[in-house]
Parts: sequence; C-alpha cells; structure tokens
Amino acid sequence: MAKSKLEGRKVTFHDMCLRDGMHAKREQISVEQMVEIATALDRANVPMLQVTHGAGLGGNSIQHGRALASNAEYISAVAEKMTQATVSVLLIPGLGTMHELDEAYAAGARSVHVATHSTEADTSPQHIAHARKLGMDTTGFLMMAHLNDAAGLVEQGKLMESYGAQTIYVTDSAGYMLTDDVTDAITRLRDALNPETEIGFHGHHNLGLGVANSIAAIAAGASRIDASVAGLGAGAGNAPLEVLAAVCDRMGIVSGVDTFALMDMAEEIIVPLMDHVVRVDRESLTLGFAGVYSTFLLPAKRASARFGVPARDILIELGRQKMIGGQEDMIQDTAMTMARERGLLDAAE
Ligand SMILES: C[C@H](O)CC(=O)C(=O)O
Ligand SMILES: [Mn+2]
Repeated sequence: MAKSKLEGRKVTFHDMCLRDGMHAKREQISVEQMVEIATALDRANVPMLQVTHGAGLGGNSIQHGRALASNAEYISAVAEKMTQATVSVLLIPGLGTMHELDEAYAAGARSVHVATHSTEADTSPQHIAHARKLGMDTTGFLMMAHLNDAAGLVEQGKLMESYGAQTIYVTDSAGYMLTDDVTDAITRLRDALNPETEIGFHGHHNLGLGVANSIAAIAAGASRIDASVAGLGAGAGNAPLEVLAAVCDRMGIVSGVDTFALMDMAEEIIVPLMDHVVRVDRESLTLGFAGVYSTFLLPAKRASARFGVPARDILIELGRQKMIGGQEDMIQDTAMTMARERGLLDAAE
C-alpha cells in the first residue's frame, strides 16, 4: 500500500447528530437523549458537537417544526456534562436573533455556525460580529454551495472573513457536489483567504460521497469537517463520522477521536434511535441527483402522501426551480400544482 500524502495532517471533527440529526428525527430528540449522545461523543474525544433545533436558533416554529425543548434547555443540559467537547449552535440570520445567541452563550455554547445561502453572505455581518464580541469560535457557513461557482464562493467567503468569521465552510446542503467540485472550491478558498482563517466542509451523503468529499476537502486544505455518527442528519444524512474516522486513521490523518467508541455508539445508540433508516434510498438519492436541500426530504414525502404525486417527482421539480432553505412552504404548493396538472385533485381542493 502506498503511504498517504495526508499522513500527519490535523483535522477537527464537528459532530452534527444533535442539530442536523434533528431534521431526521423531526425535532423529536429529548433532552435526556441529547445528554446521552453528547456524553458518548465527549467520551469518544470528539472535540466539537452542535446542539440546536435542526434550523438552528429561532427554528422552533410551525414552519420548521416544534422541538421537545427549547434550544437553551438542550444546550445547558448538554454543556454542563461536557469534559472536553465544545458545544456549538447554528444561527441563520433572520431566523435566529442576536438575543438568542446571547441566550445560547449563557447556556454554554462557545462556537457558532453563522449560516447563509451561498450567495447571501452579506446578511451575516452583525451576527458574525456579535458572536466574536461574545468570544465565540465563529464560522461563516455557506449553504447550498453548489448553487454558486468556486469564484463566487471565494467572494462570499472573503466577505464573511472580513466580518470576522474565523472559519469559512463550504456546505453541500444538497449532497450534490462531486469530488472535483469540492477540491476546486476549497483549493480556491485556501488560496484566497488569510492563512490563519480555517476552512470547513459540511457534506451530505445523498450521492454516497460524504466521506470521499470530506477527504477531498482535507486534501485541498480544509481543517474542520462536519459529520455525524451513523450519518444521523437530513436526507441520506451527513458524512458518517465513524466511517470518516476509520478512513482518516488508515490515512494517518490526525483527528484524536476514538474510532472504536464511535463505531459502538453508531450501533448501540444512534441507529436504534432512528425513526427511519438514514441511508441513500430512492428519495434521498434524488436530493443529490437534483440538487435539492436535504431538509426537504421528509416534507416532500408528506406532500407526496397528501397529493398522490411521487416524492421523487416533487423533488426533481423543486431542484429544477432551485428552491432553497426558507422556501419550505413551496413544497406543498409545488406538490399541489403537480397534482392538479395530473388530474389528481378533486375540483374542491
Ligand atoms: C439549516 C440547515 O439544515 C443547515 C445545514 O446543515 C445544511 O445546509 O446542510
Ligand atoms: Mn446539513
């Protein structure tokens, strides 16, 4: 076997089970389950874990689903049990407020993904500045990265860096990016950003590329990688952390996590907790194929059941229309229009 070129490279893993995984659980993870999962991650030496409603701070709503507890309740219950892991949150400016960020900080969160659509970094300066003022580890998180080109991502990343973000993320929300796309975007960001600015990658496994794309990101210069144990996350899930950890071990990439403990955790805690098996199936594969926001998977299945239009057809149409996060109401609307066009609706509907 050839020696890996990445031997000795350092990477920080950031587990997403308790935030992206909330999408897969329709926000129904209890405080006790959060504490159990976070404690196991902490014990496995995972350095960062995200704890929030799936849509982040301010996400608790009819539009995005009601969680079993408030963000502050989740964060404080988890943070007080951590021996080494940093608890992070996600904040989409406009959905989450600076007041909610203050609350999250008071509850024990010390890192934040400030998330915008990949062409809308200019909605984030106040929130990034506020997070830095609080002393939080602050990332700029460019969602639906495939809807911008590499030059555009560089422009947006530079903006976030100028606002104070210490890490810039390429976020493949739709699991649509091919490995060369990831390499290109991260290489260009690495060339353009200040050397002290870190680069992150957040992949979804819809095309089965979560782990390969994460390794490509590391090879191109990313040092922070989001993943989740057993892939618990939206769509076909995030890159499965225990698999990524095993590949990194084989390649000599240094993450510091206990890979066997993560394997045990996947088998014994996360998979038994799943409401459906988070995997590449017909519908989640369609997300990656058509470039659809992974969070739209379950609402599209519900719209399919209601209007009788196959979920794959609805997702293809949402991809064609380039729908993005925040346009959740368009899922039902699109399904209804398609049902009407197909003569599936009663005149009364
Ligand atoms: C709010 C989203 O679920 C953020 C995310 O994880 C993604 O875009 O991917
Ligand atoms: Mn995600």
